[in-house]
Amino acid sequence: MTIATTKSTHPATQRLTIHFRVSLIAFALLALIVPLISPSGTVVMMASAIGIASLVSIGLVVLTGVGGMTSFGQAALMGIGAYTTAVLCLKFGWSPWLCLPAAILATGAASAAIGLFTIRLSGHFLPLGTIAWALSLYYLFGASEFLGGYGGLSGIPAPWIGSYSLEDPRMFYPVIWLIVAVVVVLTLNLFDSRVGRIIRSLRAGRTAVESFGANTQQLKLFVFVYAGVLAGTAGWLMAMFTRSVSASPFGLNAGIEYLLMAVIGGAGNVFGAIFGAGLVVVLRNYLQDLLPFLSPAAGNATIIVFGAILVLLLMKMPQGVWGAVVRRMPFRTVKSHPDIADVGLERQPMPPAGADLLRVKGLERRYGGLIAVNNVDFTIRAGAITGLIGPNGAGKSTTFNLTTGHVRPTAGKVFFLGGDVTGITPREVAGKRVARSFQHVKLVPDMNVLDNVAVGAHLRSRKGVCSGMLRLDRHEEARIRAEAMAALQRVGLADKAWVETGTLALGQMRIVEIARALCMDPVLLLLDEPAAGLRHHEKRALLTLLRELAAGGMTILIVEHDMGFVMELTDHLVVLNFGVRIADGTPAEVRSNPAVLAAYLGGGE
Ligand SMILES: Nc1ncnc2c1ncn2[C@@H]1O[C@H](COP(=O)(O)OP(=O)(O)OP(=O)(O)O)[C@@H](O)[C@H]1O
Repeated sequence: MTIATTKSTHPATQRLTIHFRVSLIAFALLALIVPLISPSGTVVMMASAIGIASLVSIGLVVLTGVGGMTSFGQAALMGIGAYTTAVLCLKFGWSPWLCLPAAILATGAASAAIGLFTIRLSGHFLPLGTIAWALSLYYLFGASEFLGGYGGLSGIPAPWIGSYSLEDPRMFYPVIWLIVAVVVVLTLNLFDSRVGRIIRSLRAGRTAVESFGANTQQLKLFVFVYAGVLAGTAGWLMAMFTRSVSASPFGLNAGIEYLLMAVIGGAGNVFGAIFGAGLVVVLRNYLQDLLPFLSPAAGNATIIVFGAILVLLLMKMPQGVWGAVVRRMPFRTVKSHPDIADVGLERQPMPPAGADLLRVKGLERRYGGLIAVNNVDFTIRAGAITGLIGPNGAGKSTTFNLTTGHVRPTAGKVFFLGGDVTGITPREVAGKRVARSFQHVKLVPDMNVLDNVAVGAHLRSRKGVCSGMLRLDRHEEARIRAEAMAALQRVGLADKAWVETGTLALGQMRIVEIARALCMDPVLLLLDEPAAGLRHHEKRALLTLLRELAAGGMTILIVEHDMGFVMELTDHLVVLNFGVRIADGTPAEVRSNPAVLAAYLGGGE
């Protein structure tokens, strides 16, 4: 298939030019050194506050910008890290350094416990849920005698290295930014890994992610705990830096401010999170100093001016300030692509041609009084191309969803290679090498095409979070990319591999979904209206591709409204009308079936 080219850039596939890298490192070093040599203590205090806030903000990039879960409660989780540190140091005499893993563990455990119920919420209930527990934690911190009430706990000892105490903020400042640097590297590595890719795919929706064998609840919980642990680490840093802890920095206001930092910086970008943190901290501090200086009355309006500037920034740069700043820099980022191996992933054998692959018996799905699928029987043989056709509302998509585990039948059985698979989950179905495309495309628009396709190989690869973060997954990643590239070559979209998926035409996106399904090395490929939106020559190319796949042993079940396409492509047709199977046979038999002519083809054939 040949489809016209479109613009070809995406941040995930971009690598910084040497020029840009050197400039960035020089700028970072300058930013790090200036506060250390500045005669004013304010600069180092502010730069430290930015570093601490950056950690919370990076967590929010992962949680909200990438994972799609909005949280107003990260300041409260930061409070757990800070209070754990204060209590262990002051009441149990722990070393400040030992308090760091303790703060991480405590925040990780608290995030897991809170996350278990929070991630089940959807829509506006999710942010509302985070507000609820953020307020509860804030009042708990303030009301607890053990935690020093609203006055908090003070006198936390400073950490030390050998005989050097890090009591002076200038001494502790590098520790803050060293931790930020480590977190930036680990988070960028995570995004560029197998698990990171599937986390980035969460925005394609649960249905899509589970269809490729990933556990969305587990992924969301991981993301929630990751963001919580970063907030907890920031809490430790804050306790060490200010050497006292009280409830006020962990209230809802602070939670909103951290979310603003992430969004203003650019909610999906790690550097944007740091930039946003810097912007908000600096703006707040300078307004606090500047406005009362201009007029005592203006001092009262600080918070209003602060809010107005942030709203303006959000209006002018909805994608975040970082992206807008980088675009205006004199040096440009250029695209260089990650490694692609010479060979893809291992392939499994196909079942023998003609074997009973999928058998549906008495399948039924009721929605209240409506019977969407009514006592339907059919069998699909290995290596055949079967069409499921019928007028709008006939029950085709429901039948599809019943066989892929997305909808549970109210009666009847589904057998796959002789085994009863009735009611199994989409993830279990994916484990049986059943891949699908969707009637309403489910891709991540701001991820490049290759990454979207590589999601299909999730179950064929193994590397986990730690391997990804530590870059021990490069060999497997290169093979996954080779597999995704081969699938794209197969469907004729290899030239779009690095293109942002959202820039493709709808018909091309449907083809990308087929490539993603092929990446799963499927035994059975289910396609829901794959030809919709394709031009004539693209349909011809799709027809050739599907025939080739079937010739290679793949079994295909297709729902399609284009009758010419279906009649030419399929070996076998099942016709539904009002949820009932009205015909089952070869295209020639179906074409002359009176019930079909009456119900679907309108007698015109
Ligand atoms: N979740 C649901 N709740 C209630 N009714 C549903 C649900 N899903 C499907 N239906 C109904 O079941 C019937 C069959 O729908 P289905 O989407 O399976 O038909 P279809 O043949 O795929 O139609 P189309 O070609 O328009 O996509 C329709 O009447 C539809 O309104």
